[in-house]
Amino acid sequence: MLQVRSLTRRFGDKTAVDDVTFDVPSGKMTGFVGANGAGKTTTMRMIMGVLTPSAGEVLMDDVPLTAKMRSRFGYMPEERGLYPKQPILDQLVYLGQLHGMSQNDARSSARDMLERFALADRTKDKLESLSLGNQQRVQIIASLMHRPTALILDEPFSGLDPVAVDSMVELLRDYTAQGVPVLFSSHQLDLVDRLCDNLVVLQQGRMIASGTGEDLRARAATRHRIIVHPDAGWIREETGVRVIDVAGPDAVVEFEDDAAGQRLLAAALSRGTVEQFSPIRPSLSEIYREVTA
Ligand SMILES: Nc1ncnc2c1ncn2[C@@H]1O[C@H](COP(=O)(O)OP(=O)(O)OP(=O)(O)O)[C@@H](O)[C@H]1O
Repeated sequence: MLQVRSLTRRFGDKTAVDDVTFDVPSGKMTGFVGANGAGKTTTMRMIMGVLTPSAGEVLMDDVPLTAKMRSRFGYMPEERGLYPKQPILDQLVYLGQLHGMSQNDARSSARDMLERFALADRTKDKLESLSLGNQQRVQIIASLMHRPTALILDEPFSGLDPVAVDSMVELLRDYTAQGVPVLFSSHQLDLVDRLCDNLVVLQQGRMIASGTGEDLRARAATRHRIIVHPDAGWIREETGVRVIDVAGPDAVVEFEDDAAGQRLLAAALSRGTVEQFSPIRPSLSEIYREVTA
């Protein structure tokens, strides 16, 4: 397990990351979300030792990270740092060797992953001759090919088409199945919701929520949908009920407490036919808006 402990980073007067603590459990995917400028990239740079923290530390299974441990991590930085004028396979082999692989291992791993990302016929091409999305695929391969012990990925899905997103998802699932801790940032909340066991939400440098999607859902106000015939307009007058929307027989509401919900149900049954009375599972985007409001 990767453990981020009280990480803080100041730039002059500005505190970009403020006393942030969370875990990235082994074998699980952790999604790192927050608005532009919330501090995700700065946190990831400190995890990777690219930036020195003003305070705090990062550990792996209770051992403070060393440069050697970090060299076995897979890191996809925000600034994609490959060589535009070098042939793709050559630079992947070179990068694999920098991570301690033999030339043969690096070549076979790079070929294998180029195949997975449908780039097997481009091995001799210069990186700059690829589309931006395909360059992103090569960047992914560069971060993953040395069979890393942890993955720290800054916006790995940005710029990928749906097929490449699927290949990336499959790869990340392979890594987590092998027990690797995976942390990735993304603004694509539906994707984060679908993939992640765990979520960390930053706002203006501070961690404002963490836990599983279900933990966050439990914190969010539960809405109910009620469909009552012939019409649901009377619900507006009920006490303890906040009406989000009413259209004909269909209403979306929040209750002050459970008793208000029971009262509304009884009233609905006495007034007509109740077709539906059920909690609504909020999307991660809705929860995100609520916790960051
Ligand atoms: N080298 C730096 N010098 C000064 N300020 C910095 C530096 N790096 C980051 N910051 C500031 O720290 C804050 C956090 O930035 P960071 O890039 O970590 O956010 P982010 O959550 O990754 O945003 P995005 O989603 O836009 O990538 C921002 O206000 C940014 O301007």
